Amino acid sequence: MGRNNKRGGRKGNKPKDDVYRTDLVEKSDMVNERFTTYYQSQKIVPEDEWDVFIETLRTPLPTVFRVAGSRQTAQSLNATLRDKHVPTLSNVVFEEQSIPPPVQIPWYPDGLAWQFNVPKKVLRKQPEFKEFHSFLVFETEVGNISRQEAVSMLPPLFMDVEPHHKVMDMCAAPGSKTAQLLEALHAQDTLTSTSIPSGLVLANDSDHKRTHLLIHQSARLPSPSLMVTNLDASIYPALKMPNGNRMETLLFDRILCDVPCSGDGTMRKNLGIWKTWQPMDGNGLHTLQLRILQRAMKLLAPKGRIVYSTCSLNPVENEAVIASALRSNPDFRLIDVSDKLPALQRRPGLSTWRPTDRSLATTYDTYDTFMATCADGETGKTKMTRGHWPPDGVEELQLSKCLRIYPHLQDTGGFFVAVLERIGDAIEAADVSSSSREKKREAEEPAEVPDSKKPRLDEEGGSENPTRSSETTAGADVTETTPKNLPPQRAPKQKKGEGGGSFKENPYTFLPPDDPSILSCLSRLRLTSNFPSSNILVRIPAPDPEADTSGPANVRNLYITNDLVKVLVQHNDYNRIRLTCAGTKVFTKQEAGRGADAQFRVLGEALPLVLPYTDPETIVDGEMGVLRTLVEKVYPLTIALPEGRFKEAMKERAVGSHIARFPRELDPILSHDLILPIWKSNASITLMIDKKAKSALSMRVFGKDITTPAEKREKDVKVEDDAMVIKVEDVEEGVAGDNPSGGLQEEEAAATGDSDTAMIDG
Ligand SMILES: C[S@@+](CC[C@H](N)C(=O)[O-])C[C@H]1O[C@@H](n2cnc3c(N)ncnc32)[C@H](O)[C@@H]1O
Repeated sequence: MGRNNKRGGRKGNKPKDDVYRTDLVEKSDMVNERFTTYYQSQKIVPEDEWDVFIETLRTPLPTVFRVAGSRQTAQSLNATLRDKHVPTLSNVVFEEQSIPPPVQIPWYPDGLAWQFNVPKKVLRKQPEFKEFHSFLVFETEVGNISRQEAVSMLPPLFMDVEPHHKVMDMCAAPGSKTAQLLEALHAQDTLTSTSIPSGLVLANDSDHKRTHLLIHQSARLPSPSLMVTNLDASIYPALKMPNGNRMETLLFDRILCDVPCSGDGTMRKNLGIWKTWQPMDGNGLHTLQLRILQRAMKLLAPKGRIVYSTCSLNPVENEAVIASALRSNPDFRLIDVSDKLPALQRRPGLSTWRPTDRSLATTYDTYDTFMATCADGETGKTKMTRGHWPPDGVEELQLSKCLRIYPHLQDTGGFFVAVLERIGDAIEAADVSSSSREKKREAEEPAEVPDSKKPRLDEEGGSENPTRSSETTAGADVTETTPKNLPPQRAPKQKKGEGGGSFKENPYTFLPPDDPSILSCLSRLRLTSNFPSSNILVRIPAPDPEADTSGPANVRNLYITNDLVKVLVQHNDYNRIRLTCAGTKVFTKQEAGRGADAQFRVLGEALPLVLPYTDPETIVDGEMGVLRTLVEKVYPLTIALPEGRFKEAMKERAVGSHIARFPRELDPILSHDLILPIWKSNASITLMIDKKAKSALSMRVFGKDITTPAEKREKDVKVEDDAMVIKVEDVEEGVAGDNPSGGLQEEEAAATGDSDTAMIDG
């Protein structure tokens, strides 16, 4: 992969279901003498293990997925897997071969991670696996399942995130670990009494397009505690927070540094690395990795914890970075995590290693012996620093507390994790912002990423996770203008050369709690008075001073944040921190059809946030027959719904957004009621979830996909034209709608659609 900033993947377009791409590559191609020479000399595994190590690297990686999302949904889905799918897949024979069912990964908490090793043709042709595959695809589409390499799930598990923690994910895109961090932050939520966590997950990535992928990935667990920024992590600016009447620097309790790396631990799926691997891949990344970790150290609160990780096996990218960082920051030490995840097989970090250069002619004991071999003028080109080598007194650093994960131990990719904690001077850390040292540093630091400092991006736009695709992302035709009476947050002018380049996000403006848009949501959706109305923000263009803004406010999307995110947004220039997302979208404006005003509806995936503030009386109970009709038809006419209490109740309801509840008895595996957003128009009632979410719901409740196929949907629309007042696109609008730069282009746009995830616990 060379000096990639990303792991895995392929050029920009939507990843295919490529579990078994490796079938297409001959084993004989999986050789690289440089790799063998280098790693044998590093003694990363004992000599008698080398053969099994390299042989495992040459075999395809099993397919691994994690049951994601909120705790209740995850547990219910996990039960479906365990009690329904696994028994069905247990005695499968294909072409006279017995095919093993999926198994739980032994070390993953609560058995939520699974793996299986089944050739693609089995998934495509064998009926039981075919059905299982559809289940996985649909649940992945709606974000309840995340396909992620097993080892990539590790770093968040060592972070011990709690709901009040301020967490930073420094190199976060495409966001599989951010999703885990958000799940941990929300771990105490139950969907009937959501306590919005008071903490924060600040996810950052220097690649703007990839921050939008990240926002999309995170949408599976819509969080008012999320912020996303687009900066070079190695020069991440201090964020300001008021404390009484003075400003302080925000310090984080937990920081994840999942840094860009050479990625040679992913060779089992990124087969190109076999061809290109050479030691300079890692050598060239060491300095950036170290700078990112050192920046994290500066931003960490006393007693805080940093997890540093790579999917590289190279000590230069791993132990050498940790050693240099510890040497430069005596306030830090490695934590012994040997008692954590006891079923995880691991090897200790190395205390000796011998870097080499492009020639690979020899490895060098020390920096000085290496430098002695360089001709004058060559030294600058080597990119080698003293920090590439083990420092004097390396034993004191106890690098053996780092974790090395090798592919042959538990049939995974290769990975490295180090867990560090700050033990030092609390006062110095807490006061860092007011010290002249910090002020000086801030003055010296550019606020944004200068182009010259931007990390190298390789051609491939791949991700560890498959991107979810969604259908049309067009939004309802409602134009946004500046709301009345708002102090507009003006986009500060970008100074030339500050690297603002493509950063064209709309400002973030909090509405006053008595703004008409909010009052309309409260009254139409009958929300209780304790709804956090003062934490609602809008993303609207900065007003044009020439334009007449005296017209009525016309806001399309309302976002909700928690108190901490609100304070940070209000006290930090969004342009300086290149803020791409704050909080989560919760209401969106919907055209209401003939003669009626547009009004807000709650987004399906945001329902868990709104439910605790919803008067239970306003939720309409439905029967199985009703759910079937709503799932089957695109625009079912109200008069055509099965007779019963749902139909009677809905006749009385006003046109607009409502919430329906379908009882858990509908499916013996469901551990909770289904609560779903619906929209009543003049003549029809629509389930406000997108096609893929509907299909996933259908598979789960009815055992098959009974939704109207795309070709037939057109026809249905024509037949029911009169009744139709909302468009399919209204249900499936994209999250990039607030970004004047359009968010993502072409192929990425497909990955930004609101999933409107429908599976809500009641
Ligand atoms: C290994 S990937 C991160 C994977 C991610 N943590 C996940 O689990 O989905 C490394 C990421 O670092 C980003 N990156 C590279 N250089 C960076 C820098 N200087 N600052 C911040 N992010 C950087 C890349 O764009 C890439 O998305």
